[in-house]
Amino acid sequence: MQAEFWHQRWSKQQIGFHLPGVNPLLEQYWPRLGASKDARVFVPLCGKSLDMGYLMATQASVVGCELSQTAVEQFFDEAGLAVECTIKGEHQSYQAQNIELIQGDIYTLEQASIGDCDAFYDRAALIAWPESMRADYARQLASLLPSGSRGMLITLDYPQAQMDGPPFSVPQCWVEQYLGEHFDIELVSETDVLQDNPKFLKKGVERLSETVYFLTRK
Ligand SMILES: C[S@@+](CC[C@H](N)C(=O)[O-])C[C@H]1O[C@@H](n2cnc3c(N)ncnc32)[C@H](O)[C@@H]1O
Repeated sequence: MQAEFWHQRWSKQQIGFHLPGVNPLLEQYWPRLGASKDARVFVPLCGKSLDMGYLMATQASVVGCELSQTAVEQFFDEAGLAVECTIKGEHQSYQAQNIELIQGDIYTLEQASIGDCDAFYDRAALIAWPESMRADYARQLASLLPSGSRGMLITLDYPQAQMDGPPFSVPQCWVEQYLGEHFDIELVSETDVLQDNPKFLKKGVERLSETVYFLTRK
């Protein structure tokens, strides 16, 4: 989606993707990923997700990238964290305790700006892109991560013709074809979540599954 779409979403607070608590899949599967306590975790398209609080508590440091200044400011306000703000090229860096959120476009982010990350967490980032933009995102994500880094990816899969995204459907064959170039892929879980998603039911979507993968950067 274009930047303006997301700026509008944040300015109108139309942020149905934002969960009121930590994603249960993160709590369930992250410990199995095997990230060491010292790990620095990259969270692309982080929004103001509370999952970052979980990662701050379990890992050494967290670095997120988010387009919307509103999202970044709300994250720190709502967490009650006093923040320091500095300029990093065309991005702004907001830092508090062991978290840094880099506000700006992920496509112009350089690896040096996020530092060496040992782990990453993608929830509602890959699936935020329509298919035409998704391979570019996969390439950019890969360019930001060192070989050997391990990540957890959560996707949705549903008949795309039955509903417009975002979130977009990302079937397992897409993950294997496009992410497989850059990452070793392990399918961790696949769950039928249609009955838990009234928005999809209302649109007449007949099938919806949520899939967790572990990725290892080649
Ligand atoms: C579907 S939301 C997911 C947010 C978060 N991962 C979560 O689980 O709540 C996608 C986020 O990506 C951000 N975004 C969109 N395009 C971006 C870009 N080019 N660079 C950085 N962030 C972007 C949006 O502002 C939005 O907050």
